[in-house]
Amino acid sequence: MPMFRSATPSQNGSNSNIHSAVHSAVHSRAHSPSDFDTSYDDSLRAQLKVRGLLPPHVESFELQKARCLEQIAQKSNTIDKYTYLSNLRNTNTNLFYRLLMDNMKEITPLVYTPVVGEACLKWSHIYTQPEGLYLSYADRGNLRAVLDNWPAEKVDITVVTDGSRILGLGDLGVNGMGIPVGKLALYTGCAGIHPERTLPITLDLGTENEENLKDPLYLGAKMHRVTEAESLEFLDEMMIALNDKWPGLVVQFEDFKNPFPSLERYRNTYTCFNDDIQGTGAVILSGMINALKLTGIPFKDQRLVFMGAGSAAVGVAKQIVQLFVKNGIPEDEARRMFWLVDSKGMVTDDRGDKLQEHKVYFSRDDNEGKQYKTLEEVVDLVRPTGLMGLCTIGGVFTESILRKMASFNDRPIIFPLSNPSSKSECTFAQAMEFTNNKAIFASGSPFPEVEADGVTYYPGQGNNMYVFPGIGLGTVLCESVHVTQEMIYASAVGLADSLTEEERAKSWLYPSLDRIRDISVSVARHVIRASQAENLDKNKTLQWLSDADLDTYIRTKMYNPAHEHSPAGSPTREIHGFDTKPHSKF
Ligand SMILES: NC(=O)C1=CN([C@@H]2O[C@H](COP(=O)(O)OP(=O)(O)OC[C@H]3O[C@@H](n4cnc5c(N)ncnc54)[C@H](OP(=O)(O)O)[C@@H]3O)[C@@H](O)[C@H]2O)C=CC1
Ligand SMILES: CC(=O)C(=O)O
Ligand SMILES: [Mg+2]
Repeated sequence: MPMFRSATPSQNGSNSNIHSAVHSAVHSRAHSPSDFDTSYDDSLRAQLKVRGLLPPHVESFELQKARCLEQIAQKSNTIDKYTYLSNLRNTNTNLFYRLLMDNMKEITPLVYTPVVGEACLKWSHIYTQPEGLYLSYADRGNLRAVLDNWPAEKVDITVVTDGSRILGLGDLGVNGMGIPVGKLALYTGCAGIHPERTLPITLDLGTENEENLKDPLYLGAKMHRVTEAESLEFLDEMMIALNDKWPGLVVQFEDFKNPFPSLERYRNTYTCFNDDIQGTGAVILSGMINALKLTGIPFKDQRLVFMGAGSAAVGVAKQIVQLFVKNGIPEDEARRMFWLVDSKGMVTDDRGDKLQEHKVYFSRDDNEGKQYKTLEEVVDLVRPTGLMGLCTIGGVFTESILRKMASFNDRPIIFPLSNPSSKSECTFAQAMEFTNNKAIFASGSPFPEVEADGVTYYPGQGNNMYVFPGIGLGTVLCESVHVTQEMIYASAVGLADSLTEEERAKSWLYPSLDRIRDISVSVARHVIRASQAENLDKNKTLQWLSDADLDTYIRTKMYNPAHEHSPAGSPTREIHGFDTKPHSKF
């Protein structure tokens, strides 16, 4: 994200006059925090007038990263690690991304799930500096002017939340800002969207979280949520304002309690998608393509039980229906291979409540008047081949249920996908222990490997972070007018295609996170091709490139902090092929 000049705290915490004089000189109008990178060579230091302000040793990237890793290791709790990394991102953006990209497995859990969940819970208490844009209900009618306060001139992608369903943690109001910030850090780290071209947005439309409402430090408006109609009216204004200021930018909707209305309203008008419905659908579809093969059971004989029938569950189930249909199963048959369970039990036509619209498609009519209240009852009834958890109830895949899954199947599919880790329906260790290590497993948040009988088992991470960065990158590069269902489906194929032979031989469902930049190239290429097939791409030049050349093109457009030897705002920098001017407002 762009840097706000005055926001950098003193590194040593000293209040003495001399130190604050130096601090103000360092952070005066003449410098931006990103000028102070110990890897800058003598000539750059001279050019930036930072000789003497930086310690003398010109460091390699390796040494810089080693220091960061040492400092992170010394911090005893995860929130301190999170705060350290936030400060690093805001003060030395290039170094932060070098660290993230070279240590994906270690750093991602600290800036994304699970630690971002803890950070959101504490957001108003750990807050030190602006990291995104807060659009308040009080500013309705004036949102376009508020956007002008954002210091970057060009934005390619924004992630927007209203904080109403942050991971599985419920309504956190503006404390949800950690999510857009974390998702966009992954856009940069995983897909090379330039950090200055990303915009985290949190809407303050009130909150139903009583703890927040009572907390004097809570940073949002102390009011209950506005109505659904008022919220949509606000979103209408936001979409117009965003597209007026940055025409055609990609809008990713994230962690809305009820995301279906906005998706339906905007998907054919703007360039946007909903990550929880569509991104999750794509990433789990991709893992399922690989998992279903491992079961050895034909598609038509699969029986999938979902614990949870919300946006993510329905998004995932619908994507898998699309897979079955593409493989010759009639849609009506495919839909009936799913059993959804929500807080009231198995979703059926005759349950007695008015089903929310998104559940109707999967509602069962073959329950012969009997209602099944618990997951275990549904598991007994269905004898599923796969169990998916998207219900935010930690531990709901009990020992008994997991043992039953192992008794029904040689290789049961067990996907506890709720985030963060505390909400995961089971752990990897539990899934392996109670299925005699037979589970085909993926979880939303990362779990450690399991050692059993001299064998090391690796968990898959079924998290939309594998696809949304590539979806956004592909959409930006081909300048797609919309993000269609076919583009989302293509992203799943791009991800499934990106496993190496070695990874397949080890029965992995997802490729190694260490290769996420390559994976994002594959996802982006598939997304671009799908956009071209629907004639939605405004950048027609990419149509003439072979797949190999398109991959090369995509790579050249990705921000690579290892190649950035100039500070943010340098007039010589080129971002995604457009010349950028220095950012005078920073
Ligand atoms: N791995 C990944 O990449 C992703 C994971 N997720 C995770 O999925 C979870 C759900 O997200 P989302 O679908 O958007 O949230 P929603 O609020 O839309 O859905 C939650 C669902 O869980 C059900 N539920 C809640 N409590 C219970 C209960 N006690 N018993 C049975 N069902 C229950 C709800 O039932 P009811 O409908 O009756 O209220 C609802 O259907 C979150 O933890 C989120 O972090 C989300 C997106 C991506
Ligand atoms: C991963 C994600 O988007 C979620 O848990 O909501
Ligand atoms: Mg989400």
